[in-house]
Amino acid sequence: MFGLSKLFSAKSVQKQPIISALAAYRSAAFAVGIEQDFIADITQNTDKSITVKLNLPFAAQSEMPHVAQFLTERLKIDVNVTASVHLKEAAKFKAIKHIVLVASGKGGVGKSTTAVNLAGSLKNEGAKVGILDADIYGPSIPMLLGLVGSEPVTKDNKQLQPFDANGIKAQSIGFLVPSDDATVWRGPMASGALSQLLNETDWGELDYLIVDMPPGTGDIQLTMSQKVPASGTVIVTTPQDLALADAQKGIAMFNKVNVPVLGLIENMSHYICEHCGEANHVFGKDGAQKLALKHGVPVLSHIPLAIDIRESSEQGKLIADDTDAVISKTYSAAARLVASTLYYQQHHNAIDVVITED
Ligand SMILES: Nc1ncnc2c1ncn2[C@@H]1O[C@H](COP(=O)(O)OP(=O)(O)OP(=O)(O)O)[C@@H](O)[C@H]1O
Repeated sequence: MFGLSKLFSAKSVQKQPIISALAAYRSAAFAVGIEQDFIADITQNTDKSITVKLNLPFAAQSEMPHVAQFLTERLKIDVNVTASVHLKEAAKFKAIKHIVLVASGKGGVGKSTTAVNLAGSLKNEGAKVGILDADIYGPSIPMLLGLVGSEPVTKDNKQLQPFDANGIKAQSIGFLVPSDDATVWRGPMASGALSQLLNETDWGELDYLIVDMPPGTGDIQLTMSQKVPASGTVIVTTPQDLALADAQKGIAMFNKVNVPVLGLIENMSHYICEHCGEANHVFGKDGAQKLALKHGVPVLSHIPLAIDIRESSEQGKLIADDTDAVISKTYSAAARLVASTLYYQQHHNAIDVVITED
């Protein structure tokens, strides 16, 4: 075997140690390492440092500085890692590769806030992203993305143009139907409106389309879930008993319609004290974890109760876009995990989602 210094002083870089080191890298999103398939190029620079170019099959660009640090420490040579995102799978609906439903068993748990920040984070992780607001009871995506007052535009009187909200393609059921009418809606009407919106919007090519579902587990949510060719669902809950009981109903509902539950997001999980930095579990502790264990699904993220989140929402800005905010890193980690779960679900069966009936 060559010594490392010899390897990297050679004219053509020896790739095997780098391939092996990438395979040994571990994180929540890269649970089985970085596969050789993901490597686009390895080059040696004139200063002897190495540049690794990756072609990621799921959105996880922001993790590359960690990968670079890992390689640098392991190989004892400066390594720089760049990545672009190219999902391998064929589009499942029009030119959309994955449709992900964001649901909650009950209202007010922060489902829309989570949905929109997940969309923003997936975009920041290098993916082409859209969001469809299907919450007929209280369509809040226009407000959260600063689109209130915008009028939908059609192309050739046929296709609705999605709005561009800072790089996210957005459409809302709220632009089409007054929410007051929703109280008298039934499942088929609501799912018909959702299908129409999905079909008649000119989404173009998307890696991920996030659908903000109406809260609850009734007839409307059930028929809507059946109508959408979703790759999976993320269930948002709070640590409270009542919200968890409702989240459980959500898991059972998606089980019934064969939509894989990618995981739970525990929102308003804890509050970080501004003075001492301690985490206070205002609504209880470990609730989502227990529910997740019972149903064999992962907890994708614990999102704190944070004033910044509410304030950004009210201003129609995404906290996920504020890369200096600590909370934006939490949303990013959740987004990478959603993206990698979708990938491994299809390509490795590494993540087994087991859903029980109760
Ligand atoms: N982690 C959080 N920290 C602080 N405030 C939050 C957090 N998540 C959501 N909120 C706030 O809670 C309120 C409800 O959030 P949101 O509208 O996202 O809930 P929802 O579950 O979608 O509600 P609905 O059931 O009405 O659709 C909003 O004012 C939002 O800014």
